[in-house]
Amino acid sequence: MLRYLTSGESHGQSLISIIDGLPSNVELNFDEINAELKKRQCGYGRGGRMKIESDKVNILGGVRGKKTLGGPVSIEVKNRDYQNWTEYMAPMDDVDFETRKVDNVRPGHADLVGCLKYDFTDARNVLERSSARETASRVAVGAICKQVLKNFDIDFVSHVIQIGNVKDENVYDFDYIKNNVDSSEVRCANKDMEAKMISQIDEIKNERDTIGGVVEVRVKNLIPGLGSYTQFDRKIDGVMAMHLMGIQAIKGVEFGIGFDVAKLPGSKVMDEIVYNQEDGIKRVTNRLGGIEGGMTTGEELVVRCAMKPIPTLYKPLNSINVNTLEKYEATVERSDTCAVPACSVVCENVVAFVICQFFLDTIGGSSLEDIKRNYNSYVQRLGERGWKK
Ligand SMILES: Cc1cc2nc3c(=O)[nH]c(=O)nc-3n(C[C@H](O)[C@H](O)[C@H](O)COP(=O)(O)O)c2cc1C
Ligand SMILES: C=C(O[C@@H]1CC(C(=O)O)=C[C@@H](OP(=O)(O)O)[C@H]1O)C(=O)O
Repeated sequence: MLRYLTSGESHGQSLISIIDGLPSNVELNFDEINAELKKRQCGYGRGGRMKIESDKVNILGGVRGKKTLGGPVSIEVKNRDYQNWTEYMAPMDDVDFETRKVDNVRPGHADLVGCLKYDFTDARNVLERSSARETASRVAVGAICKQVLKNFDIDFVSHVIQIGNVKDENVYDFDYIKNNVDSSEVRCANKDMEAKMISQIDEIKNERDTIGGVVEVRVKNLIPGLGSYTQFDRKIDGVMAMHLMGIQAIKGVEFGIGFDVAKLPGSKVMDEIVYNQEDGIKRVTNRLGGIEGGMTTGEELVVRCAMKPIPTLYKPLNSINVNTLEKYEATVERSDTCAVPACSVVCENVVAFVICQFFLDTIGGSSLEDIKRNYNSYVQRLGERGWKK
């Protein structure tokens, strides 16, 4: 089964990920992978750190001549900021633990509970790993998965549909989002809404506060049957929600019309099924977001994630010093005001990993050629049952 782990601290030397279970002979386009990393770094509302970093992958193992070898692929993304932190972060030398010690713990971040759980007096030991810097690794992993899936025309897009109270209610088709989102500073497909979202971020920044939002990820050219109804942990929506909820600051995940299913009658929730010879089996609507019974239906997969506001506020909230327990008003070195646009790129690539995991599991094969053969035979069999690609 395709799996990965990440390692590394926000201000350490590098972020490392190991992805295991990729097929052999997949040609990797590193420009495309690095372009994903760059997208994650952009977006209106980001803080000073992104001016320092220029994320790129450095492959340490599992690839030869740009092609995967079928073994674990190890990926490094360097932290440029490490050079400013060597005396505090060096793993194999003495470090200065006392200066720049963090004991003013921020509400909403992992600082306080991390210190209690791991018995630290310095919340830096917590925040270095809890930081969303780690999402660069997850984007690198997802971008490699996309390279596998593009051999089967499976394509991904993400966009921001809400910042605070500013909500983009327009309905777009996949290609429209794809053509417009990358030129938007907030990764919103609509220019009027983009302007409103930017004003919302400016307003909140002036108030020294932070803001969250909602992102949507769409996947097209899927086949029916990724995931399974046969066991709870084989349901693709369940597994995907787990991976998405594992992204820093994600507090909600919904598929299709999401929580609205609770207030509508069944006739306005289920997607009616039709068949004609030209298009094969189709759904009239896609309210359930392309998933039934824990399996992809073959329609577009639609998943949305709610991101909470950034916990580090320039207008600090009441908190305590974790060591003296005295009241403390947290000070801020630097932080993002809004990272929802960046988060849309993270969610998109996390979704790509999960789709790739289920795709490889369903189709099977160790080399790309074998997988292509198995894929064609699966699609042919579905064709005999009335489903058309
Ligand atoms: C792309 C991205 C950037 C983030 N930037 C910051 C930041 O600059 N400052 C901050 O305090 N939290 C930031 N966060 C959120 C925290 O990492 C997150 O709230 C924290 O790890 C606690 O986890 P939880 O919110 O899931 O409970 C960011 C999250 C993401 C996804
Ligand atoms: C470094 C990234 O995001 C960081 C996520 C983050 C946090 O607490 O989650 C805090 C900030 O880090 P720093 O304290 O170094 O400014 C963000 O910049 C990144 O996205 O690459």
